Formats: sequence, C-alpha cells, structure tokens
Amino acid sequence: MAETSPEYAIEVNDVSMIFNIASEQLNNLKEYFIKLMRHELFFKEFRALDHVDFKVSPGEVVGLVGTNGSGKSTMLKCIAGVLEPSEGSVRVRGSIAPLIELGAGFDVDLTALENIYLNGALLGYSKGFIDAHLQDIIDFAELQDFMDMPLKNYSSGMVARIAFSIATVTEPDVLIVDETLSVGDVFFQEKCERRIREFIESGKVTVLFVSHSLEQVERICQRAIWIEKGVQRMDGPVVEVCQAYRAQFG
Ligand SMILES: Nc1ncnc2c1ncn2[C@@H]1O[C@H](COP(=O)(O)OP(=O)(O)OP(=O)(O)O)[C@@H](O)[C@H]1O
Repeated sequence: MAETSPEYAIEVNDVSMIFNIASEQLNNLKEYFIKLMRHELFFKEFRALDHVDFKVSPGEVVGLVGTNGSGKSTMLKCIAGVLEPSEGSVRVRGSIAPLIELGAGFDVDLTALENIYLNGALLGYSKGFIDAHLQDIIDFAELQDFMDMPLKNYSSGMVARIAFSIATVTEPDVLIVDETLSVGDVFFQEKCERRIREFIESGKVTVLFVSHSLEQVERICQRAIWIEKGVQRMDGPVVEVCQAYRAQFG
C-alpha cells in the first residue's frame, strides 16, 4: 500500500487500469454465447492507464491533456470513484463534485424538478439543503419554465445545465471537470467557466480539468499533466506542458 499524506487533496498512486476486451469481433449475442460455451472466447488485456502517479495540493488547478483515447476520462473516473483502478490507489480528501458524464444519475422519466432532488441525494445533499437552494439551482440553469417537463424531452445541453447547476450549488473541496461541458451552448459554457473561476479564485477548491482546448487549459490551469496512450508523459507548469504537447502533434 502506497504511503498517503494529508497535505494533498488528490493522490494518484501508481494507478493502472486494465480493461478486458474481446480479441475478435463478434457480430451478435448468439455468436458470443456459442463462443462462450465452446470456450473459444478470448480476451486481451488493454492498459488504458499505465502506472500513472501524481499528487495535487489543495487549491491547485490542474489540466489533463492528451489525444483521443489516451485515458483522461478513465483517470477522472478513477478519481471520482466511478471506476476502481486495477492496480495502485487513489485518494481524495474532502467533498468532491464530479462533473463527468453529466446527467448519468438522472431518471429520464422523471421531471427536471424530481431529478434535482434525485441527483442532489446522489451528491449527498439533504432534502432541506435542496429546498433551500432550489431557486439558485433553477436560476443558474435558466430553465424555470421547464421544471415540470420529463427529462426525456430535454436536449443534451439542457440536461448539462441542470447537472452542472446542481453539482456546483455549493463550493466543493475538489472539482473534477470533464469535457462534458462542451454540450452546453457558448453562453452557458462561459457561465460555467465563470463559476469554476470563482471557485478557483477562492483559493480553496482543488480543480482537475480535462479539455481538448489547450487555450482553455492555459487560461484556467497553473499546471498540466500530459497522458498519452495511458502513459504519463509530462507533469509541470501549464505553458511548458502545452508547448511540448503542441510540438509533438501540432
Ligand atoms: N469500459 C471500457 N472497456 C474497455 N475499454 C475502455 C473502457 N473505457 C475506456 N476504454 C478504453 O480506454 C481508452 C481510454 O479511454 P478514455 O475515454 O479514458 O480516453 P480519453 O483520453 O478521455 O479520450 P477522449 O479525449 O477521446 O475523450 C480508450 O482506448 C477506450 O476505448
């Protein structure tokens, strides 16, 4: 077991994530079961993360960069506790607002209002807390007139608005932001970025941020970690890391 230290908000200790993927393509479920019964189904191991190791201090704002399929979302999911690493360990201190897969905890048959209570409960808020902050949540999402509509009739951007609004109604200790914000329109994206900035400026919130926009990473983060094909390539000041990343792929 790796040593942990209370001075860090996030500790990623030598994390590897191994997925088992089918070694050949199967066209349907029947083919899958026949192969399974005949013991002809083989899997190969795929390392989505390979010995990734970094620590984040409280109040630090860190960007994760890397090309498609490099393991950034997998890393965030391990930190958020959605996935358990195959090897190594992750430790987060304090409350965490994971803005990943926005709306994953929603029930599309329920109304937006019901989903606010449902999702709030999943985030650990009490009913009294949600009652007290309901208007703030609705106002930030700017969806007052759509509260009684079932979520299945919402657009993906509207779902993202509600989900972001609930998750950030209170200042978390650790904020994890995936690219999911990109489904919102440009005005809402700017509004989200402003709220994230307010958290950052408070100096108390630790932020881990994934974006394909290097400009956005440079604008928001102080430090960046570059993960490429599951391997940690670089960890350092944001300008240096983005420069090296651009030099390789730009
Ligand atoms: N549940 C899973 N089972 C098998 N493979 C998976 C699973 N989840 C992710 N992967 C694989 O792990 C790799 C890393 O995926 P991940 O989504 O973390 O990349 P990413 O860096 O976030 O990519 P992008 O920039 O495209 O969002 C990919 O090759 C992906 O196919």
